[in-house]
Amino acid sequence: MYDIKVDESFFNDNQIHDEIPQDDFSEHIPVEDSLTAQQQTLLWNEEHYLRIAPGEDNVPQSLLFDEHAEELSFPAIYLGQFRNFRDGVKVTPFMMASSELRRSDRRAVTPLDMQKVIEISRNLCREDGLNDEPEVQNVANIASEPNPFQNLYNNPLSEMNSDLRLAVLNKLGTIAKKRENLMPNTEFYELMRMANDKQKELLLHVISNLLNPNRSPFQIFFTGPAGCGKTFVIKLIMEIYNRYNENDGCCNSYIACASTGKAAVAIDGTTVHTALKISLSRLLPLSTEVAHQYRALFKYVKVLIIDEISMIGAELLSQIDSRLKQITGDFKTNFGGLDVILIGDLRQLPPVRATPIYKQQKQKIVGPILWRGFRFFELDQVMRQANQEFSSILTKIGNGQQLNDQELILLESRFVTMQEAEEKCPHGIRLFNTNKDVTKYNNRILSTAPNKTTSIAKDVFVGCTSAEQTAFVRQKLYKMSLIDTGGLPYETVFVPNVFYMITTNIDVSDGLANGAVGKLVHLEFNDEGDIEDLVKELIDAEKNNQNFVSRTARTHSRFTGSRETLRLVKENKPGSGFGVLGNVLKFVLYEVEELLKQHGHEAIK
Ligand SMILES: Nc1ncnc2c1ncn2[C@@H]1O[C@H](COP(=O)(O)OP(=O)(O)OP(=O)(O)O)[C@@H](O)[C@H]1O
Repeated sequence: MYDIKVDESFFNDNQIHDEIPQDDFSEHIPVEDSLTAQQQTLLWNEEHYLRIAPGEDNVPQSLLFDEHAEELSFPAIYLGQFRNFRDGVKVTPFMMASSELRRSDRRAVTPLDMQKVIEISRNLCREDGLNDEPEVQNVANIASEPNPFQNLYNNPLSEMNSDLRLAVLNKLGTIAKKRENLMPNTEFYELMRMANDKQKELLLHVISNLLNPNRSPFQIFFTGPAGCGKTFVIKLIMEIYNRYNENDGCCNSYIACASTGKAAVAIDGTTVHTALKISLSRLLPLSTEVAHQYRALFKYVKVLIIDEISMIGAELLSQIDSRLKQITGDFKTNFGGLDVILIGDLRQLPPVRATPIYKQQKQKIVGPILWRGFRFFELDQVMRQANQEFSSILTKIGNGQQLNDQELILLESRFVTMQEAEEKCPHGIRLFNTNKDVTKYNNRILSTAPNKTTSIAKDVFVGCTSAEQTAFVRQKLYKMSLIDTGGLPYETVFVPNVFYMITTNIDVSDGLANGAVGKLVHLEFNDEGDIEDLVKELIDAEKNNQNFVSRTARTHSRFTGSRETLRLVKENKPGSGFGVLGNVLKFVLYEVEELLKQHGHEAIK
């Protein structure tokens, strides 16, 4: 049980740990020889003992009696100057030090707000289970009301049972993925055989855990350089969970998600925020209805798989933990008793404005307890055949290893001038260090375009009571940065046949995620000459799901394009609208409803 290995000697009487005879490790040197050797040193001979410590026998003065002990102990405060006090004045070291501190640093003049200090210290010292911000903790502790339909769910003979379950799950939209058919056995075994040693170790660990009748939830983090087969393993893990887990055949036994929309598309999942309804600012409790929907879904969901973990911060991990606790109702176990598998390469992009996942959160002195519960696996063999040499160079750079001459030559051969880039790769994506440079580049492309359409945001200001107020708000709005306006610029230029990148997640299940690139192929105008619709041809469209098909069908009814052509703008419904704004490399599409929530103003078009 404890993997204790025994051999024959264990059962014999022979003492295998007999004391080692002293002679075995002490050298046999005759006494006379050793004395001669010592006599030959410079420090000692038969007549004379050399004294090498002149201070020997001098007893050092006790700190208590040394009148300059304070100055000597803190040279930075006293700047090497001894202090004299008037006769009769009794000064303790503490009084001296605080007086010096006040003299050198004015902050020390104000008496400390001890209550505040104690409060901060207490917050810092709280245990992890208690140290979430109050609202996160509240969310974790909110147990849902009993589900009125529970009896119906539990009754397997009820005809309504599966319909009802489906209807409830439908409400969760893309989060509840209908279970795909399992792979044929031969294909599954073939893939398992293909896995290399490290991949196999990880996969077998997952399988053995699932098959263990006394299993307890486990958390895994696996990592490795680009091309080491992370996605390959994720796909197999998904299959394993569906295969070896009790399931009603309705939904998958896993929820797959990623930190970004683009990464989510790669594993056919959604973003973490969407999957667990975590808003960007803070964690709000789920409504009773939604909590029930999640519980219906999580009846068979056993694992949460999160890809591109490097971009997820410690705060978000704690929110995920709280949310899962709320959903499963198990508040005592990490992640509500679910398996959690994190995948990513921590040398890649760190989270934006957040603490990396392995560090302790701000305001917390207790370490990253959640993170410490993860078992670590490393896949180190690059399996990707294409560009193997180049990819090994990148891995070496990531590991901080030195490149050899040949690798340096290969790396340097990839450098091109701006001019060469224009010639060889006019539609390649350019990366710049700052937004300012992006805008500059985009403007240069736009200014040379012959047929461009400029679209100006039509802002409607509500709640202003006078013209001055409106003018003031308008001026303020135009000065706001793109971050403050939810990515909506004031002016956008549209040029057909130019490549645009979507910079927000419109529909991750459709591949319309932040980062998807496509060519603008068609613009439609209304009677007032404003852009009403636009059509984009996605470069990396490989989706073939329901949403994509219906969206494409809608597109084709009005515009004949290729199979990958998508109309990006939703129908303009009364009471809502659409926002279409962006620039050449950044293309933003917002629904006004969402904008109104964020900024209290309406920006149409
Ligand atoms: N054991 C294997 N046998 C054969 N091919 C494999 C194996 N593992 C991975 N591959 C192949 O290697 C390529 C790279 O794998 P994969 O995309 O899973 O790597 P990755 O770590 O996710 O890469 P990235 O970090 O760039 O996304 C894929 O074509 C995959 O099919």
